[in-house]
Amino acid sequence: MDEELTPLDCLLPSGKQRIGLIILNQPLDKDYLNILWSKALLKACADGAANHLYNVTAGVRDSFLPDYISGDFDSITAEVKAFFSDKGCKLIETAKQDLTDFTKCLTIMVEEIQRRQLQVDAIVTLGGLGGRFDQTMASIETLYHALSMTRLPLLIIQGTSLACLLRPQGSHRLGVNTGLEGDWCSLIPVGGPCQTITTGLKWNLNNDVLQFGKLVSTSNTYEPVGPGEPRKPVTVTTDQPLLWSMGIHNDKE
Ligand SMILES: Cc1ncc(C[n+]2csc(CCOP(=O)(O)OP(=O)(O)O)c2C)c(N)n1
Ligand SMILES: O=c1ccn([C@@H]2O[C@H](COP(=O)(O)O)[C@@H](O)[C@H]2O)c(=O)[nH]1
Repeated sequence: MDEELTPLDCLLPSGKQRIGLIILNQPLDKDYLNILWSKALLKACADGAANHLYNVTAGVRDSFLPDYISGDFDSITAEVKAFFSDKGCKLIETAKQDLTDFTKCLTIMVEEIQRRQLQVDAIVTLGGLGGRFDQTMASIETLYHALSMTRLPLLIIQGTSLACLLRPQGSHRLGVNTGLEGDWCSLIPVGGPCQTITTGLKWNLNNDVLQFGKLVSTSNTYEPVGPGEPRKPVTVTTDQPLLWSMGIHNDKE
């Protein structure tokens, strides 16, 4: 099956996507938060993410109440826990220490979307690509869990980067013409070799095998177009899950 996705539609104030929003324990960009919150049909914080949400929404906290906060609760402060609990947010303790708070939070979100039959187009995660290196790698690993949990795309956004995992079946058509795209994009075969065909990139792959230690498509960019012409979509076909990441144009960084 072919998949169509404009990854940065979710950050466009005019974008049409409806989303599930997961906030992770990383510094929160207020502009991203405002836009994503307005599009979210379901909102969640993973553990210490609630501290960031509480801090950046001082003065307007009642407009930023997540549906639930989940995790092993080793990072959320007592004050923040009490605040959100008093406001009626669900606190779901997920104590198991074999999966990250992100993966557990995602599991709950997928179940809730199904239970409430919410018409969401994607699940977007704010945070997850900065801070601790092991947590960043764990975020990428969560993308692999997501493939078997849901057909919805899972997008991870932090600062000037977005990451998502492309499924092996069919061809992906990625819209890259929102005006928010930064200069770079990449295809990284994290889980193992990926036989890949692309169009729309400056350095395309023509049934080449991407593999660590052989060829990894970092520092790629989009096929140049003439002045005033729209950028063509990027198409990707891969025989194994393949990590797509792209730059986000962000004036503040
Ligand atoms: C083989 C193996 N290595 C490591 C762990 C430890 N472990 C993996 S996920 C996890 C929970 C992490 O929770 P999270 O809140 O996401 O991260 P934290 O900030 O607590 O490090 C733990 C303790 C394990 N269970 N099994
Ligand atoms: O440096 C970091 C720390 C955490 N995360 C993500 O946030 C959740 C929740 O973190 P807690 O430390 O349990 O509050 C964690 O599962 C990671 O996904 C991160 O990305 N970078």
